[in-house]
Amino acid sequence: MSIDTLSVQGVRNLANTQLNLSPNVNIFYGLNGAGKTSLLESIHLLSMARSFRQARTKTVVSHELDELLITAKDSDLGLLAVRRTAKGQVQIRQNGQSLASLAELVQQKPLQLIDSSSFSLLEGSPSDRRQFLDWGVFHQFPNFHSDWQKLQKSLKNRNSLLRSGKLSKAEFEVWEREYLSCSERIDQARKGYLEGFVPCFHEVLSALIELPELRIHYYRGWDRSKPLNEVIEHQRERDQKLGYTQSGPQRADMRIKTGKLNAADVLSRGQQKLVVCALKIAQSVYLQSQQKMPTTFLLDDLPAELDQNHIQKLGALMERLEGQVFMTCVDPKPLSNFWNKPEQVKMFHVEHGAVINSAVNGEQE
Ligand SMILES: Nc1ncnc2c1ncn2[C@@H]1O[C@H](COP(=O)(O)OP(=O)(O)OP(=O)(O)O)[C@@H](O)[C@H]1O
Repeated sequence: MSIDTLSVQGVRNLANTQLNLSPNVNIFYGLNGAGKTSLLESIHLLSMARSFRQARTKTVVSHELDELLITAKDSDLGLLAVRRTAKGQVQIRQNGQSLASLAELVQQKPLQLIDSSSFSLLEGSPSDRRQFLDWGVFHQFPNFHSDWQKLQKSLKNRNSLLRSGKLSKAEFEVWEREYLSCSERIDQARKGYLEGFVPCFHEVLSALIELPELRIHYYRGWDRSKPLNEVIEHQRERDQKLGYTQSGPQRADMRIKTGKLNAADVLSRGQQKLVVCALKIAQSVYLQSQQKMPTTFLLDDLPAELDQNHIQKLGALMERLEGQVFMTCVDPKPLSNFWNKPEQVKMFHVEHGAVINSAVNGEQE
């Protein structure tokens, strides 16, 4: 599954652009502000119908236009199109048909992004790590998405009944029962996923860097030794005072530690980047092994914070991935010479919002 051709209109500073892509590795290089990240953003929009620069999603549409349109020919999925107006309306089409939900699109086209915000996997809040974990669980277990939606609904209702102070016992019990059964299923799915994922992660990590003490610890969101019904029963009075449910899968975490310390507190910036890359690559390798589903990879400014040796190791892993890879860099030299199959690597020179040159294996097209 790969994007053969990509057409971008109305995205930030990019001129109307049409690209013939490599099914393997694609590199966008050029000076700061040239439009490289905007190309990654376009591919992200195509797969997720939203930008990864979330705070600025509304500003993706070019200042001079009212809407953007990204279309692509995908080797498996056919013609994909995402239209987004400056006011935020989104239309997603596959082979001319509107898609019913975003989950449908995301399910078909798994995507991983590595950019400067990905460090939040190590140093950010548990919700960043839950989001990462649930990416894998979502793709592996078909019922996970609906369980997650049911959990959100039952939790919202439980919390609002707690806050209202007028607890109708019967109503409260209905939502609490639903909350408990969804929680159990979500925890089981996450545990099941991690059992397969963690060994895969250690394998990928060791291909990148030696960090023998690094471990992933799963916290399910409540006391490991007690069932959730006992825990929330015990906490009900305090939940009522606080107005929300203190324990459950919405509080889960996937802590990443070196010995007893948080990895973010001891590892260098470059080491952290390698751990983040290993986590994301391992998710794709694992998904490929379980579901035979390749992942599209977006890497913004790959060489930043890495030495040449580690850039090469990372490049070698990227090259072996089944999915299509898109990366950006300012200087293409560190990414020029080490590929095992250079004919599968395509370089695009971006300047002032336009791709001015593209080349395969050093030869101009
Ligand atoms: N809505 C918009 N309309 C027009 N231009 C925009 C819009 N939003 C941002 N820009 C401009 O688009 C340019 C492209 O930015 P982009 O982040 O893609 O660059 P980049 O090549 O990735 O740079 P860097 O190497 O600094 O990360 C910037 O100069 C920015 O000012």
